[in-house]
Amino acid sequence: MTELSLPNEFMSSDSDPAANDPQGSLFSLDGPAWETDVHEQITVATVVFSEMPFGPFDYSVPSELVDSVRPGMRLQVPLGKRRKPITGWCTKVTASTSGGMTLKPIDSCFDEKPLCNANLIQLVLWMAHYYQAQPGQVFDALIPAGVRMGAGTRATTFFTPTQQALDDEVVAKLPAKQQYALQYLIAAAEPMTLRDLADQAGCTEGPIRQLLQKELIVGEVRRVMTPGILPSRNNVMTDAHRLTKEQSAALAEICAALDSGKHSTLLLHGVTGSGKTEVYIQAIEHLQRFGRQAIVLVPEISLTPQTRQRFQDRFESVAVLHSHMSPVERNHHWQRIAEGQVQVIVGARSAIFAPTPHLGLIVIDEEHDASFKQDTIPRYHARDVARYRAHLEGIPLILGSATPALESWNAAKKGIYKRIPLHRRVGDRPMPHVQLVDLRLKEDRTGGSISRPLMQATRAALAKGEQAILLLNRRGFATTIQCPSCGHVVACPDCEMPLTHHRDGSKAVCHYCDYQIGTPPWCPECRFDGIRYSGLGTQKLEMEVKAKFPDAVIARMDSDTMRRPGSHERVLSAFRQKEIDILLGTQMIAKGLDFPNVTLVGVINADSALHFPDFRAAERTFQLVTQVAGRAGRGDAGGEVVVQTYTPEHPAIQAASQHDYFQFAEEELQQRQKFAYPPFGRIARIIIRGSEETLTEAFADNLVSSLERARDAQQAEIRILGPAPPPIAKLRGKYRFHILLQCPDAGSLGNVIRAATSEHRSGEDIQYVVDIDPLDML
Ligand SMILES: Nc1ncnc2c1ncn2[C@@H]1O[C@H](COP(=O)(O)OP(=O)(O)OP(=O)(O)O)[C@@H](O)[C@H]1O
Ligand SMILES: [Zn+2]
Repeated sequence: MTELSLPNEFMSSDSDPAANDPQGSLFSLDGPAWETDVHEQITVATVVFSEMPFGPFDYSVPSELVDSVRPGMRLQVPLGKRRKPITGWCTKVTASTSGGMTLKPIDSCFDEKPLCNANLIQLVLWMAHYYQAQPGQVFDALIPAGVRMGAGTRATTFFTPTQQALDDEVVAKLPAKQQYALQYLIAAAEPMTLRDLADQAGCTEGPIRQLLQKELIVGEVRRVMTPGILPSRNNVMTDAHRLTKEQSAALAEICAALDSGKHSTLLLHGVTGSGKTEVYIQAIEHLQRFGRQAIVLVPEISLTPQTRQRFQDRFESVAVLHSHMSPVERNHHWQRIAEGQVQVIVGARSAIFAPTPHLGLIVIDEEHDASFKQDTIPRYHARDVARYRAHLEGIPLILGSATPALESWNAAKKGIYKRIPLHRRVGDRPMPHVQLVDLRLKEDRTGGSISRPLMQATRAALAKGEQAILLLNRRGFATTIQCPSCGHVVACPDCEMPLTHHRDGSKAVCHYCDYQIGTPPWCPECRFDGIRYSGLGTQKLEMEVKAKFPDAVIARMDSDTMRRPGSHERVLSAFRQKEIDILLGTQMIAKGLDFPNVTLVGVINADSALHFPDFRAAERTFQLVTQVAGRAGRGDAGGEVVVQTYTPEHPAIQAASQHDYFQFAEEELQQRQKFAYPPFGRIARIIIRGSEETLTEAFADNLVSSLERARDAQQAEIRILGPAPPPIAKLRGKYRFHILLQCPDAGSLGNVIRAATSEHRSGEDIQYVVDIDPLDML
């Protein structure tokens, strides 16, 4: 990857979140400055908020709170003229001189303990800077709502003896029951609830209330967990596999990295079915001898019930974090993790923020997966966040994939990551044979979307009692203009991006640079009359498959049929039990599944992702075809893959059909270099949306002018494209425009955007968002 801007460079003065803020307005004006001693020592807490105004603002810490206020906890502070108390996150506590000004004092601590340790606070500040979000917003993303609300906890008062209670004379004068209760509490040497103290001292609550009235004891309110939701421990364990030679060598390298006590990034590049999960598991077993925890990130967890089961089968205490968890469950898991009671945390991208006290390893499985990028503020990529966290903690990060992202591949080539290969499948099983079916050839057509060769292969598999997976990758809409006769896709001469139909249907537009032509009536390549939108849905496919294979049991998996929690698990477990013959669906069936009885995989249209207006289209296609093909032949019965395509000669499809990652990566890197796309430079995208088309576009134009000014002022080497309408030009009634920025280095890109956006505010009519390292170009 082009290097992540690492620690110190982001804390330079221009970017210190605290440095350039209008602190003046925060100092209270009452109390004339000349009355305070300029050299008075005070404790200052810096606080940020998750809503406007975001801060950071400084507050003084009153002496009675000096011992309790710590960075990473929430504080109640006065804000604004009316001094309405509001809750903010404390980012640092410093000793300072008042400098003659009077800071407003904080009201109270909202939390008893910090919710973030020093490393996580540092991570928040880095994310806020790098992804151009507010630190308060990042804190809110880091600490789950269930934890912030204390979901599933109860406010309970705990009592402790006061100073007076230590005076023997006073105690001697108390009535017997009060005396006994008080002595009991002193002897207990820990705070007790009213109920517990009464029970254990064998009295009613009356005498204790008397003690409280006489100020011999004091109460303090704390939140405690309501019992009963803790998951049971796992007792049925399965044994380790005996590692293959390659797996052993990989494990040895990882263990060396773990033992080094230093940060490093390891790219575990293993073909599909090479047993990467077993390597992660044994690496974590090694780590546990030192009492440390591991975080394992997997793509959307509900899609990978198998992976999570493998961890649960091997470790006693695994926390599985997924999106269908209630706030109460989430909070319970979080608290257990924070107390160090969890060995392994398995979860989707936000699990990277798990508050492990002794983190020893981070693993990202299927590291190329796009779900690791968050598409709301803060728009972070879990891989980059993981790298920064691993760097802060001084621990290894393992990225695992059969099809690494080109960013990771390039970083390995440059020696920034250490590549560990697994060339062979477990048990020396061969990679499945891939047959390419050219959809342009008439003789293979059947009048539907399943070609003759795919039909024959499916029949043969079903006849042997084997199972099939059919992949139809289609996103929500079809806008690419493709010739059904020759497969030609109409593209932009300047960007080489496929043109897409404009919303009124008469124009074809480049969504990178706004190049426009009238929609061509015939194919510019072969003159075929009747060029059309591509488009075919999983629902339509299901009907066709049912008609062609009336005796087969068919299940469909796509975002429409998988709305309810648990639906993935149900379908996948039925598939495992062989109750389903054909599983068809979108890319969600391509991920990490391990079904030995699947001998056939069919890809209905490998081109659908290829002609997306996105420079990563070829990479996505290669990954998708390779990954779904990798589901075939994982058992002893072998495997066959049929890939239908209009462009069998395309390098991405050629390479995928030969399981040749290297060929693909090398050719694609040359393409990327030619246009300075990542990993040879950084990109950022600014999306502007508004209800008035012309006003929104004007706003976007102004933003571009500011960007150009900032670029020139900073003499940065940045290419600014747009504004242009993105493929989704209108969303929820709002018009959308986007600006793309390309730059060789992340630092100047960030600085120029920061400078330019400081001149523009999102308002009620028009909003904009900055997306650093975007994966989504829609
Ligand atoms: N050393 C081993 N001996 C026997 N079986 C093994 C061994 N290691 C792993 N396996 C089994 O091989 C299968 C494939 O492993 P796994 O799913 O981890 O592969 P993978 O590399 O993650 O593949 P993919 O990238 O396709 O998800 C699993 O069923 C696993 O239990
Ligand atoms: Zn263009």
